[in-house]
Amino acid sequence: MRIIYWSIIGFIYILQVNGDLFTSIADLQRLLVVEKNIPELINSYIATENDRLAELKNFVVKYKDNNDDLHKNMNVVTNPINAFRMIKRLTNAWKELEEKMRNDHAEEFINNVTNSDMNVFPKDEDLAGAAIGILRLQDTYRLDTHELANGYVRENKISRPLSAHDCFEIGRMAYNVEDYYHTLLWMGEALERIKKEDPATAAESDILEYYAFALYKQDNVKRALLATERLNEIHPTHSRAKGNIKWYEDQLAAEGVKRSEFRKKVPPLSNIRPVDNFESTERSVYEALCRKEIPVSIKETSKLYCYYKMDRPYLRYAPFKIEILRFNPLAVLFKSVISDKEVETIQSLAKPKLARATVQNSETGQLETASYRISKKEFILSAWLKATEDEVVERVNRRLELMTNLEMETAEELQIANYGIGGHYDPHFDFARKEETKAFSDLGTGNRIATVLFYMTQPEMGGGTVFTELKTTVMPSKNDALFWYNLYRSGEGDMRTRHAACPVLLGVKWVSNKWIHEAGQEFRRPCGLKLSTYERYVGDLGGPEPRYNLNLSPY
Ligand SMILES: O=C(O)CCC(=O)C(=O)O
Ligand SMILES: [Fe+2]
Repeated sequence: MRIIYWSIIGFIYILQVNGDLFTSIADLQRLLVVEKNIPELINSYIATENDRLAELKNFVVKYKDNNDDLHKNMNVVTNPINAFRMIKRLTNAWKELEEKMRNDHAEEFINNVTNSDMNVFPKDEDLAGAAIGILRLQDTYRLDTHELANGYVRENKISRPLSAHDCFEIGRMAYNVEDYYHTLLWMGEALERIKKEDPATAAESDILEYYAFALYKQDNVKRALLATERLNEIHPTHSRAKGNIKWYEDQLAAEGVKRSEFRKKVPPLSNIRPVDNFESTERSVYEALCRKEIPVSIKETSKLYCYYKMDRPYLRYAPFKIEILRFNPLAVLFKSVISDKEVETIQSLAKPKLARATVQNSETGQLETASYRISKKEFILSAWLKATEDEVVERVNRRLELMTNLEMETAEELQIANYGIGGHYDPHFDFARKEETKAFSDLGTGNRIATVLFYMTQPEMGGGTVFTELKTTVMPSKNDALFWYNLYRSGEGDMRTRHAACPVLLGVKWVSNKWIHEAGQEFRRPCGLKLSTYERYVGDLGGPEPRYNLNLSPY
């Protein structure tokens, strides 16, 4: 049963090579329904096949009965009637048989499964993507391989334990992108797991081959030698084991190790994550912020406060609730600014348009080797929504004007993003730097003066928005929107706004972005020549701070 199941899935993968890659949780949820029906479909396939085989059996019995007399001696075919009977049998009857044998129902059955939801079936690249997503989560959130393989994420049981074969597959995906650090972790785990499995889900020799090479690549030559010897022991005819043993011995000899010590004084396992100068890099700050490990200054946070934004006539009746998250540069959270119903509408408008933001090479369509270590933005699907598409989009745009006091005429359309397994966006600026002269030239509306980021869901774990220079972490909270200015009053890009989206660890992350441009803001956010001019609150034009005064008028 299991073999049929997997071979069918394998078959389906082959049929789907030209489809678009997917990472969306929505697709996975739809796929769950398809997968649930697979056992039933296989059963009905088996029943039809059983009928066909029973017919074949019948055919054999009849065939034998009819022709028994012909097989008694060799001379029967000298008789013209018998010669005719035999020739007839080998033409007509054989044809019938051939047809019955060929007419299996596999094709029909497979079409039944795949056509039910053709474009959402995962492919090999998706499996690679899911495995690589796990590796990223593991790095960012410092998850222990063994705990993860047992189905635990930080004391929460999130799934059944993985099999040795599951671990082997994750290790193999790491190996394929030359990531020997993770290969070693996951192949090591696979080796541990087969000891406890009966029957084992993966062959020790298969695991050892990858394990030994990763050991070598991570500077554990003696261990690589021992692992390969173990491989040779359980698989004496292995085509590469003997050659590799010699090769590792030569390596050790070249390092000046005495032959008598090749297998002795084995140093502890070394497995260092290969990120150049990790501690001094932005990546280490990014990851620490994602883990919320960077302490916040109480002195600074004690100055923060919440207020009602009421500086427009309409807002006297329905003020916005604002939480100031940071001063200079200002960052605020608009609380409960988008309703569940609006979120639902926006999601359903975006779903059919969601396309992968990156990952796929636009020329080859292939998943790029090692892309997860070099790509900035991954496992994110995004779509743009025009105001004319739905009343809700139009309404949100109008609300944005009241929220920010900025001109929306020159803003970009609403961008919707859905983060898949391990979905993240590395540190970046939303505005175009001086050297990126062409970035928004088509729009003709200047640079991105400000960003509004609506949180449409609240992931259970991970998925924060982090500012790597300012060291602020904002955890997505459903129905709220984060707002900040990207440019100084002078129009100069504010490098302090560098930010990133942390990988989603558990749950679903949907956001909407609104990028507001410079054109049309001349009176709404007038120029200031000094870098020291900064907003104390949203739409600050010099009026009293809403900490002690009602935020009634901009003047
Ligand atoms: O999703 C987030 O938290 C941030 C997204 C972001 O920075 C962007 O899309 O430019
Ligand atoms: Fe951004």
